[in-house]
Amino acid sequence: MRRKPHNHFPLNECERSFSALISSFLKNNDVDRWVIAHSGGLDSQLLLHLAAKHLADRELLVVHVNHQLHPKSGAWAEFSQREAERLGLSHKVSCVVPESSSEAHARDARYAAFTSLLRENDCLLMGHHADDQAETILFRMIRGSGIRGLQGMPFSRQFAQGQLLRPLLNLERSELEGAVQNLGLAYIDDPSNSLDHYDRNYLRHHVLPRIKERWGSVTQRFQQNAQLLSQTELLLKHYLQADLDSCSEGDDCLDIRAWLSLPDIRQPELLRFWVALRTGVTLNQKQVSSISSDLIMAQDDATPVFKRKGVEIRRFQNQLYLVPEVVGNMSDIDLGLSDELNLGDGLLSVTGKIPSEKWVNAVVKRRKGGERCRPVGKSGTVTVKKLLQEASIPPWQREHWPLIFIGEELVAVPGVCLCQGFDAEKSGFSLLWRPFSLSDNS
Ligand SMILES: Nc1ncnc2c1ncn2[C@@H]1O[C@H](COP(=O)(O)OP(=O)(O)OP(=O)(O)O)[C@@H](O)[C@H]1O
Repeated sequence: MRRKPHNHFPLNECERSFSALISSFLKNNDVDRWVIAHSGGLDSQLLLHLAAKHLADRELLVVHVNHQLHPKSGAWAEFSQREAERLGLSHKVSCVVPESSSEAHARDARYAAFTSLLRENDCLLMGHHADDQAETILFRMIRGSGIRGLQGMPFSRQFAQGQLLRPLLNLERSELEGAVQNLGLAYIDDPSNSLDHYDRNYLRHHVLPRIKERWGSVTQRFQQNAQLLSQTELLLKHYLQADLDSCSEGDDCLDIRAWLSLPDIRQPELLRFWVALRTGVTLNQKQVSSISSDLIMAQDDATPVFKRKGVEIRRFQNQLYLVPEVVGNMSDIDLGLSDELNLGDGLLSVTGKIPSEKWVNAVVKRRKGGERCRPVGKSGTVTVKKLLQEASIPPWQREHWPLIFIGEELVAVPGVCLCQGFDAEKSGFSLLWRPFSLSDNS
């Protein structure tokens, strides 16, 4: 831990910038509780002290994530706790061990900890500053990022149930250092920050200082670039939305013929835009071309699927569908007397009175294949497969379609038909099955 001597006075500038960002954020957002992400390092120490001063009349919670990766992890958590106590603030330590010691896994673990903690109308404050932003942008350039990635981190965004705000993002690391000196604050110096095999550290120690030597205002230039790119992105979204309107059949369905009639250059962007808009999942170029070749160009009778992060993209009758991955209750359950049964992958709803005593023992089973029945209004028996095909049910829904049995007899295919011999047609009785869509998840 280091303690820096007092010298000049950049604290005022930090305070001004911090309060300006907080005030502008509060113009459009209601915040009940501010959650301060406190590692105990230089940036989050300043963040904590500015928040304690400028948000003194608000509910504040200080959170430290202990990754338990370093022999001093426990001491860092205690330091964070002492700092919060010194300022009279509530404190919480979240212990989460990342999958590995890589920067990316530690960050994922940290964000998962914040996600589980955040409530509606909470705002998570993080101490990222302008040099972090420059490193992020440089790193993304090196990895090959697009228009979104090159804008860097946003000042604020929705996060988990609440919001995330970075009130130090306009300030350079040197200004933060000066302010911390002015306050005479101790802070934790994580030794992993000096390990050059971490890409971010390499950029921080060897690349950014050289760029700054020649172009001192590089962080502001990056901020300008971000603004320009953000305007370009808005414009692009405007046109993509118009393309989507001309190709979409409902929110989760894209017409393949209409999509193919667009100029080549607009097709992949539209796919990316549609999937991101509906699911928040960002597709890379490789994924977009695999959707094009495997799904869009597939034979008519093929049933290809693309899966990512709980979302499936399917193809059926010249349409692309976005659907949630099926995780339903596939075991048998009693139909019972309720109006609605949530089976995990959809809702089974019952209208009208139970037709007769026999129905008290009705059971919901999932389709396995080979089932036959005698639908009301038809002569002879017919396979469930044929009934579902005739009803234009997409193939992936057919697989687990719920069926109603009394004993060994199939008595109804919900949403499709009731069967003869079980009094169902007499009482205005009906059964409907609505598989969940992405909107049910949101
Ligand atoms: N262990 C931690 N506990 C609580 N908050 C933390 C912790 N580590 C980092 N933070 C928060 O994240 C901010 C940025 O820190 P750092 O740049 O190390 O994190 P990062 O999430 O890896 O960011 P980046 O996206 O720049 O890699 C800190 O100012 C602090 O607000």
